[in-house]
Amino acid sequence: MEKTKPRLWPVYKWSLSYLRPYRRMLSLVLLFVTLMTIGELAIPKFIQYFVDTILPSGDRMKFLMTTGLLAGIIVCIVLATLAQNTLRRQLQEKSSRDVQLSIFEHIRKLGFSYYEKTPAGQLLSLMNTEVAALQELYRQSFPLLLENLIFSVVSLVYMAFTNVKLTLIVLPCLLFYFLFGPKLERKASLNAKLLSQNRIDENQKIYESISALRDIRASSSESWDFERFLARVRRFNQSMIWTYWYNHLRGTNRRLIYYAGGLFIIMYGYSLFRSNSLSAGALMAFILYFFVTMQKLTAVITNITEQKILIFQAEKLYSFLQITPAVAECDDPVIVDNIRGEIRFRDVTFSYVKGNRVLKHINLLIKPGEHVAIIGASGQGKSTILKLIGRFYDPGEGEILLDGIPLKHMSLASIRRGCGYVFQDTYLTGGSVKENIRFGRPEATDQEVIAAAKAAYAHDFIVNLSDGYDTIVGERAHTLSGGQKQRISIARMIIRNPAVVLLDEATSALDTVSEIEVQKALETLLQGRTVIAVAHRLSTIENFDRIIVLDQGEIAESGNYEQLASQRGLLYQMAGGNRG
Ligand SMILES: Nc1ncnc2c1ncn2[C@@H]1O[C@H](COP(=O)(O)OP(=O)(O)OP(=O)(O)O)[C@@H](O)[C@H]1O
Repeated sequence: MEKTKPRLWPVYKWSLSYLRPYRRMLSLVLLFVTLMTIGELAIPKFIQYFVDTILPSGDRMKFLMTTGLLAGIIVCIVLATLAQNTLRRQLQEKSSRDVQLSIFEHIRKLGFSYYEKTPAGQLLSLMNTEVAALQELYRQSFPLLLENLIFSVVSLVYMAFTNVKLTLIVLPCLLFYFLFGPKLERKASLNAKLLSQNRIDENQKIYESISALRDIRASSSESWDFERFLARVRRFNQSMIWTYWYNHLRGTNRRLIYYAGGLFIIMYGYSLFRSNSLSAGALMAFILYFFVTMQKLTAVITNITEQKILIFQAEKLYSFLQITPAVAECDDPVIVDNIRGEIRFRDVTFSYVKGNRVLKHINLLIKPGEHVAIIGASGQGKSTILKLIGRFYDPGEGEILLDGIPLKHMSLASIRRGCGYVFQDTYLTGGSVKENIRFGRPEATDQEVIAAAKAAYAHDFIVNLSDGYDTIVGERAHTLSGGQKQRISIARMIIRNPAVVLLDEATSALDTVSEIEVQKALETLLQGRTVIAVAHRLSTIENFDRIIVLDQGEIAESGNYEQLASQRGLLYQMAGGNRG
């Protein structure tokens, strides 16, 4: 595979674009950082004045005035620090929040087709790792870079004001640092990343070995498993050693520059002092400036390297945001408040993968209130028909109309309002039973929730739960049976009141008792609505107005149960040839 060069600059520009809404706040932060830096760096100047003027003269008045001024500056530093810290925190947290929200929003926009192809773990990792990397940019790296840059510039100005010739010594030191510094910084940071990855791998292996303990023992694979574990431990150890080594080299390089530069400054400063070109106080102030400036300037290089690595990680997010949703709303979508529920497939052909047609030339008219069941062997495209009605995908050829309006021209909100799904697997959120029912229409009152639960035959079991409607069902709803969860989802649908109900094998995973209960709940839900149900158990659809048998992506049979059974075709075979 061709390796593409990371697009650092566009990604960096995009990353910083999250700060744009907070430009004013950012300007204020910069202003306060500058004030704070000017104040902090004025202190060596006071020392210079103290050594050169106050100490030799012993002037008490000057001493008091200078210490008074110094105290005033310290108060300003404290206030500026407080202001910049408060604003900076807000800026960091707001931009971090915006990143998280925009990625989350994009995940939602990408819709169903994307989730079907992308494992949830991959999206979670995007939120946990890449979003976290970008957040670190706002929380740590970028503010520190600005702070260090401002500090370096201001201190260079102070140094130049103190002595230009001595300031020029800083330049070769910096050049020397630039020669090796960035390389070592990069190596150290990359190794730190590798180290954390290797630590994750090692932990994963430990987890895997513990989870599979029984199977490993049973198959006498202990030594094989131990070898795999050992390989990871070795990798982790090796990266630890390299990380220490590069950190050490990085530190040594820095110290070398500090001390060599400091030595030159003392030597050259001393000769300037001897020739009366520099006072003792100025030399002291300069040495102080030199050390802090070098520390900040080298930190700038560390910041830039760290940022490059963060941006490198954030590139995945940038690419993710470039993915366009498979299904998008047209520019001026038609908003329909009251869908009647007429569905028409006009010569619809659809493929998930190019060249592999799942549905072929489907023509179908479903009248409002009609109950239609779709049956057929596995993989014939039954669920795909439901997905197309909800516009989770667009057909490759032909069109689908809801109440005479092509789905492509209708607003997605209208479609979602008009069509409700009941799936085989119901996902209940981590909240209470009440919240899970209200999920269908957030503004519903408690009375409406209870009425819906009664209609879905769920009220009786709900009131027997520990906290009734306020029982927290837990993310995976272990405490509820499949049939109970299904009835909650039906209550949710009743409260939503869609004109079209799409059932995807809603009862096929239930035992007979639960199925009977859910079936009763479904009868209430389905009354007066257009229903398209994918079904495996023929017993559940005998009373449907029409049954469509799909075969190889085409409508092979269509009619009511009696008609199809008497045809002795596919339905007859599916029924075991013994019914009708
Ligand atoms: N997201 C997808 N990407 C690629 N192919 C898919 C996708 N979803 C379904 N398919 C394929 O499309 C075909 C029709 O799938 P569909 O789920 O509509 O069939 P079905 O009749 O509902 O099957 P079953 O009764 O097993 O649920 C199958 O071959 C399936 O593998």
